[in-house]
Amino acid sequence: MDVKVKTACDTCAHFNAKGLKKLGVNTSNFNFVIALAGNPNTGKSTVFNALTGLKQHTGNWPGKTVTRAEGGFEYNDQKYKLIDLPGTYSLLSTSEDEEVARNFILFGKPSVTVIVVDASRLERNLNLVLQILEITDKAVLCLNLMDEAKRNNIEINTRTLARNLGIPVVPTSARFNKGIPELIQTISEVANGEIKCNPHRIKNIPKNIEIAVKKLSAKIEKQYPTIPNSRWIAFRLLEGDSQIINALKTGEFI
Ligand SMILES: Nc1nc2c(ncn2[C@@H]2O[C@H](COP(=O)(O)OP(=O)(O)OP(=O)(O)O)[C@@H](O)[C@H]2O)c(=O)[nH]1
Ligand SMILES: [Mg+2]
Repeated sequence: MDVKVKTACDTCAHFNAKGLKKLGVNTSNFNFVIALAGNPNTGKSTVFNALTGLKQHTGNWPGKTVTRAEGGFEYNDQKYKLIDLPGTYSLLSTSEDEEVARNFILFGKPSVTVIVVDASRLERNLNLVLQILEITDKAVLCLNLMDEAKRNNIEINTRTLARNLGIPVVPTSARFNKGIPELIQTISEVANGEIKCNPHRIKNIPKNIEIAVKKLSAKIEKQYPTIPNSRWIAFRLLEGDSQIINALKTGEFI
C-alpha cells in the first residue's frame, strides 16, 4: 500500500529538517532524505549515479573541505533527496570525512541510511555497518559488487545476514545497474514504515558501564529534549570524544 506524504508538516517525522539545514542541506520539497554511507571504494557514488541518473550537484559541507554530492529521485509520487556521504572506515571521528558522515547520520537523522558494502570484502566492511546501526534505526544494506563476489566464488546468505543485522539486505552490481530497482523499492518500504528495522545493537555491556550510561543519557535527555540517540552520545562522552563534547557545549546541531 502506498503511504503518500502530502504536506511539509507530514514529513517532519521522517527526518530532522532543522538539523539538516544546520548541516547545509536544504530539504524543502522532499518527502524523504536518504544517506549513502560506507567504506571508501564500495561503489557509493556508482549507486548514487544509478539512483539519480547522474543528476547531482556538489558543494562543500559548511566549514569543511569535504565535498558534498546531492541529488534526487522520484518513486511512487514521492520525492527522495539523496546525499552521498564521504567514504569512511569508522564513525569515531578521527578525520574530517568521518566527522561529516557521523554528524549527518546522528544529527540529520535521515529517513533511511543506505550502507553500501563490498560483497567481496564483506567482513572488513562489517565494522562500519555495526557502528552505523548503533546510531540509526532505519537502514538498508546494499550488498554491492556482487559480480565481483561471484567471480571469487564467494556466496553470501542474504537472508541470514538480514536477520542477524536486523535490516533488509539488497544485492546489487551497481556498475551494471543490477539490483537498483529492488534497492529503490526497499528504500521506499523502509522510508514509509512498511518494513520495520530491528538493528543489531551491542549487548552484554558490563553492569557498571550500563548503569553509568543510563544515568548519563537521562541527564542528556533532560538537558537536550530533542537530542537524537542519547544512549550513543552517553557512550561517546564516557570515551571523552572531544567532537561530541564540543557539539553539546555549543549546541551546534541540536
Ligand atoms: N565490478 C564492479 N565494480 C563496481 C561496482 N560498483 C562500483 N564499482 C566500481 O568500483 C570503483 C569505485 O566506485 P565508486 O562509486 O567511486 O566508489 P565510492 O564508494 O563512491 O568511493 P569513495 O567515494 O572513494 O569512497 C569504480 O571503479 C566503480 O566502477 C559493481 O557493482 N561491480
Ligand atoms: Mg564516492
